[in-house]
Amino acid sequence: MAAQLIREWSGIQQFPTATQTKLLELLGKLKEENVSTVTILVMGKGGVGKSSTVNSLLGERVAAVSAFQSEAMRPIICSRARAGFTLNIIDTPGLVEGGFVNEHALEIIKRFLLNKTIDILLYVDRLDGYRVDNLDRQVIKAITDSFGKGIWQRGLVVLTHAQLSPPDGLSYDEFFSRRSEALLKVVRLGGQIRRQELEARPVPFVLVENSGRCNTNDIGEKILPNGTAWLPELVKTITEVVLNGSKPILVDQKLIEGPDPNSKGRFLIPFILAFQYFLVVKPIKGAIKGDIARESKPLWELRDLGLAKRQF
Ligand SMILES: Nc1nc2c(ncn2[C@@H]2O[C@H](COP(=O)(O)OP(=O)(O)OP(=O)(O)O)[C@@H](O)[C@H]2O)c(=O)[nH]1
Repeated sequence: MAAQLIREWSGIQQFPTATQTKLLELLGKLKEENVSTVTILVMGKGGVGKSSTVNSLLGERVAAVSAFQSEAMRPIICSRARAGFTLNIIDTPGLVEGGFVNEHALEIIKRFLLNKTIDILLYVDRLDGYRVDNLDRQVIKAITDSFGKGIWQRGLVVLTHAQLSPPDGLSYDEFFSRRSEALLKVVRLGGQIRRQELEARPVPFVLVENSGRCNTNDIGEKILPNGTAWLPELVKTITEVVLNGSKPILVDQKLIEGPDPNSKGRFLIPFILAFQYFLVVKPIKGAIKGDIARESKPLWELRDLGLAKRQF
């Protein structure tokens, strides 16, 4: 694998001082826990704001953003270092093509990730989506099938376009709550996660507004309609997921190739053979022996043996 070019994270200086201070505090917290590298995988359907979120997080334009369907099929990795800490972000192509999960794109992503360790999955969607459907579930299932359901213990859902004005007189918080509930249900079903598992370790949701027209507070931080400065909130949630005690996902050859169908159930073979011998072969052998013992010999055989003289 080619050596990864790691540049100084200078984009952080674009953020207001208050945001920089909070981010550096969070990175310090990770270092205290002996975490000096975090690798974030960004996935989702096309056009939901994946690349924009990567750029917002890094404070520089590293991924191409387009209002129209992106032609790029390859993932990109961007690495930045700051105060002894390295942040790797992997932006990926949209996972839906022509109304179906794009298996080809998924294959390319998996091969790109070979031998990399995923600390965080950012599953990106839009806050201003009004419905979730089977396609959402298929996308979540495809991610789960590729990386195992453990990926959701390392997952967080990012909802872009968060500066929305909710329709139908709903409050902002009510709208967010309904949208996140609907998406969480899809994550549970598509990720084959049991309700109790999800309760024990919930998949967090974070709201993001990537637009240059995002409102700011008095100290220049970009804020949501509910007043939250979303960038420190996003990094704080990432930190919490990294430290939640679950295992990061190592993408190795075995994970990429999936389970070998020939080795499925191989450990059962000795048991099946023993079962066949004791419950089928042995009883049949015994029955045959018994039959032979009980069988009366034909006269010609007795005569040949000299035992049948008297009978003739
Ligand atoms: N208003 C607003 N627009 C956004 C936001 N995030 C992304 N966009 C816009 O949505 C469009 C798609 O954004 P991208 O970041 O290219 O989306 P993507 O998911 O990377 O798209 P693909 O690479 O095609 O999969 C662009 O026009 C962005 O400017 C957001 O939070 N608010």
